[in-house]
Amino acid sequence: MTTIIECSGIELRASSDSGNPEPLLKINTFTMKQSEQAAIMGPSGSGKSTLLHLLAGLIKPNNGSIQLLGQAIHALSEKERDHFRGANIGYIFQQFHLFPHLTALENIMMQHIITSRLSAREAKEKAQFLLDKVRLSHRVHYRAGMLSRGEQQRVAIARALFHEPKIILADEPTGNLDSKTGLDIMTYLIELCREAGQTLLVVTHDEQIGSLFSRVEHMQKLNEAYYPITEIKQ
Ligand SMILES: Nc1ncnc2c1ncn2[C@@H]1O[C@H](COP(=O)(O)OP(=O)(O)OP(=O)(O)O)[C@@H](O)[C@H]1O
Repeated sequence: MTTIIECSGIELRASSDSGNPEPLLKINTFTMKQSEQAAIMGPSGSGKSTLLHLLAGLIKPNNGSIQLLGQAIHALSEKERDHFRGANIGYIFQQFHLFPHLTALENIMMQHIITSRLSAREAKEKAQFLLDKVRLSHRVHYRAGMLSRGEQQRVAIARALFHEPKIILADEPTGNLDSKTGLDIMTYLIELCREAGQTLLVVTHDEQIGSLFSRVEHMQKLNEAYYPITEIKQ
């Protein structure tokens, strides 16, 4: 199976006025194969979101290599990383980040305006197809702000899948939802990614969500720079 994510010797330091920047993240190796699905769990502040930001190319490591789909993204400029992300990564946030005054359909079509590879008609058909996939065909023309939080997250998932990215990164996608809705949403996401052969990496605090994944990485083990506050106090 093709390797999709390959990180080695990653180091990220906080910028500091003291001239002695503290290490935030030190990850020896982290890899994921095509179609693989994994959850990242760990205490608050252990670097889970920071790892996703590195993988999405939102920030660059101080040292180390991040290869996504065979491309060394740590060596790209910010503009090149933006382009790479737009073409290959779907990012799902805890806070959904939808436009509340636009309909579910329009929120997904916004992706079309950014990538503009399809005609408006094709984009509309695809957005409708995706809303059907996340079982929201009855809410296509509802404004996002009028939808329940679970429905809003399903729109956000459909939006993230629109450009058929090879990699889906999700940062606490169920963190704003009650546990039943959260489990339902994660089950959709897992199924959709499996069908499409996408690599899925999900940050979660929730043990039940974690139990849906056969691979669970614990940030305390992954991140050598992380020292639990309790140990420091002792
Ligand atoms: N640019 C930055 N400069 C300095 N410190 C940072 C920066 N980005 C993140 N941090 C720090 O790195 C640590 C890890 O943050 P991160 O948000 O990745 O943790 P997390 O595991 O996702 O936590 P949570 O579960 O609470 O969201 C935190 O202590 C945070 O304050």
